[in-house]
Amino acid sequence: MSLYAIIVAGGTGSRMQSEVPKQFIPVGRLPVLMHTLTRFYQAFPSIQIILVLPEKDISTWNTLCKQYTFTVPHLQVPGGETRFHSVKNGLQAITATDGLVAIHDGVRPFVPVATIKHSFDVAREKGCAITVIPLKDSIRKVSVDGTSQTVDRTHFRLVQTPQTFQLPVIRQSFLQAVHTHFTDDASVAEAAGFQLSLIDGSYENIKITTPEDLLWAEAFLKKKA
Ligand SMILES: Nc1ccn([C@@H]2O[C@H](COP(=O)(O)OP(=O)(O)OP(=O)(O)O)[C@@H](O)[C@H]2O)c(=O)n1
Ligand SMILES: C[C@](O)(CO)[C@H](O)COP(=O)(O)O
Repeated sequence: MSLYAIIVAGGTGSRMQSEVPKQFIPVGRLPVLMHTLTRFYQAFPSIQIILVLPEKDISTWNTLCKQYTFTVPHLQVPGGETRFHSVKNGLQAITATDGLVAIHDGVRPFVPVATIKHSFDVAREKGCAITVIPLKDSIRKVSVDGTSQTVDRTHFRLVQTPQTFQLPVIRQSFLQAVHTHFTDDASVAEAAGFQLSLIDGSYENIKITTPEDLLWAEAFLKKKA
């Protein structure tokens, strides 16, 4: 069965407030996105990687690939207005009717290789695999009137990527019109009526979102070196 990875990196990184798009910022020796693609290549050297980039940044990415002699094979696709549209563009680049596809945020560079492999195993068997982790902090539900209530955190999970699917499942899901509550691919598949299966993620698999995440990323790589 063919394996695909759609790595979405088509965002603008507004919360990072950086001149350089956050997916191109170097951490350790390499730009964020090169760490991410390398993890998928390490998991499956034959995987077909589809990299979704902002159209205006494609030439910058190609320059970086030359500069860093980055040779992980991948197909480049222009991104869309929202993450949903970027994933949809990535899916349209896959012509096969069957196979498994992992959808992953380009800005989660430390996804463990074991998580990637496990997500494909579970998706092959169950239709999909959604990576989640338990909460470490307490949580409260806040109301518009300013009051709040404690909530039992054991009933909740934080959602990560990869989110891996059998191709027909995710293709059918993305036939829907976009909705504001589609913050990930699991919510799209769920709205299409598919049952979700969850797998254990990792606290290492952070999403680089705000400036302090880069400090954490540097420290993480130093510790691992
Ligand atoms: N139109 C978009 C928006 C987001 N993404 C990707 O989806 C992932 C998760 O999104 P997020 O961390 O929110 O990235 P940005 O949208 O770039 O950041 P921000 O919300 O701070 O603007 C990122 O890898 C981002 O590049 C995308 O491919 N296309
Ligand atoms: C897909 C995701 O990373 C799962 O946690 C998340 O939903 C992306 O949300 P964002 O608002 O685009 O950062």
